[in-house]
Amino acid sequence: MEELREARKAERRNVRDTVEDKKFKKTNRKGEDRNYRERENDRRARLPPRPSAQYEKYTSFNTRKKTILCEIYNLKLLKYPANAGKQKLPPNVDMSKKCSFHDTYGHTSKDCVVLGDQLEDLSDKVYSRKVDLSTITSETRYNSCYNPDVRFRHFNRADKCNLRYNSTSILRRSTLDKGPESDPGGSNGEPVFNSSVLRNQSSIPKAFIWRPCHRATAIQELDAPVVDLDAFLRGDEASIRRTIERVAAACSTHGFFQVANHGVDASLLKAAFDCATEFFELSLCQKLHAQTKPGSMWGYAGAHTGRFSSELPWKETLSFSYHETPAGGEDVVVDYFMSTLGNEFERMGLVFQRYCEAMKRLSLVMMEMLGMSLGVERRYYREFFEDSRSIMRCNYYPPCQEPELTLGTGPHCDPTSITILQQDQVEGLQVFDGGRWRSVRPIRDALVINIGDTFMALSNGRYKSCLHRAVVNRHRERRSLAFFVCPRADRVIRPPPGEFGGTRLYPDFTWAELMEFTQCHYRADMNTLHSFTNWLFSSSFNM
Ligand SMILES: C=C1C[C@]23C[C@H]1CC[C@H]2[C@]1(C)CCC[C@@](C)(C(=O)O)[C@H]1[C@@H]3C(=O)O
Ligand SMILES: O=C(O)CCC(=O)C(=O)O
Ligand SMILES: [Fe+2]
Repeated sequence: MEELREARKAERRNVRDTVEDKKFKKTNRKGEDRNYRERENDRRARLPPRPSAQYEKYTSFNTRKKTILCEIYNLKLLKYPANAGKQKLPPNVDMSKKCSFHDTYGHTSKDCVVLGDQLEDLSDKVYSRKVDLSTITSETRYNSCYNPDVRFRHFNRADKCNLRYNSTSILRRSTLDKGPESDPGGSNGEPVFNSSVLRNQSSIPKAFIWRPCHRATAIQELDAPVVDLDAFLRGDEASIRRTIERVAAACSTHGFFQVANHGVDASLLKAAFDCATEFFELSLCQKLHAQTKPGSMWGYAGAHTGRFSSELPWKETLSFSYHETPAGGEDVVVDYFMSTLGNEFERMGLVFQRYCEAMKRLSLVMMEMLGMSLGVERRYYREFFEDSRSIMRCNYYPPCQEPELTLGTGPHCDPTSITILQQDQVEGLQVFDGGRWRSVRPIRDALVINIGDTFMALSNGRYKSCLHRAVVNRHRERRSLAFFVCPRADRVIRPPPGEFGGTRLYPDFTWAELMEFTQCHYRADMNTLHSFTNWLFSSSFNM
């Protein structure tokens, strides 16, 4: 608004300088003054009426207006100005301010009153379900985003405005659906996922119902390699080569394999699982002491009700960060548990500390194996992740009485590098392979390894980020422990030097940028890396 005023003022000043002032200087100042003011009022009356904001209060979106505009560009949900991009710019207009809606300069998209009003109207329609964006795009998404070829679109073909609309990525921070049963005294005013109540409810709240294209369907079992790591580490050349070929084949298609005899002590695996069970069995009030704060990933979350308001995942999670500290330094996981939950949780913290240390050691062995399978120097990726800072996440999936309508974790690729996942003996994990969802049969004491977006970029798309999800069931709760390996935040993600896989598929980026994108601008799904690439593109394009 301010910018429009400035632009108009600059225009008026300019008009006066070029025409009025010259005449004005030659004649008697007083007489002309009055005429000049009359003429100026006439001129103003002829200007199109300045848009005035329609609403007192505006929703604060969790996504920039420019990004929203880009995402819904093809959906014809807004009334774009007929003369977009054709207005004659007044001289001295502020070219540092670009409005993507009017496609002009002088004010920003953020300050654009017309865009703000239209997005406010649209947001009301979406939340009152007058407009269901997901149906508009679900088919497109389903057909294209599950099609591996389209999913791994070449970076240099990325079309800035061709972002698939992710109907849950544009959310109002302040207003979340408050269901009576899901808010028994929630904290921060956000609804609370009370699993002890909801697990027995015959019909689940609407916010947990996922669009039909994502719902659990009958599936076959995934055929993925189970690598005997012990044999690999002690193996002869021939058996090592055979193992590497199997890993390479799996990572080049669905990005998933399992490891047995991985060297992580079975009693530690069990102790970590028991601690996760102990935590999720705490009272809701106790768990809420560790509730994630807005904008942070760390802590307890119930169905992510603090972040999303539709297609909520049917799960509780506990997430914390892990990184090594110099010898004798603090045990970051122990500190986290004691500072967040109290000294009585020191033992739980110690178990998870040891568990994360073991996962870190295993992750470096995995990086060596992946390096070898990609034909790079064995230590290449290992050194890249030596100082990794990873994310530990405990998942708890309560039983659900309408499991066919919801998902424990929606279809997604982990934005991280690789994931080391320990699951219990309850089936639920599914991987998308060969055009359909396939179940992963749990293998006792084995660990799941899946490729994430960041490693896909590190391999220039040669290894595929695993598209997976978790389904729930009526009778049995399910648990999993996911260790998400991430490089140090400022390391630049790019393929190894040289002609690695031909044309670059993704731009350079840092894990900090991708992490921020998934936590502040976009709900991680099966298109995260593609959308992130476009987002990088559009923000650099409109600098
Ligand atoms: C960087 C991350 C974001 C998520 C946790 C890690 C790796 C997996 C991501 C996630 C699980 C993908 C599905 C959606 C998500 C919101 C979830 O269901 O938890 C994602 C995690 C997150 O953003 O918290
Ligand atoms: O629980 C599972 O099996 C999968 C969880 C998952 O994919 C995740 O947390 O990223
Ligand atoms: Fe995942």
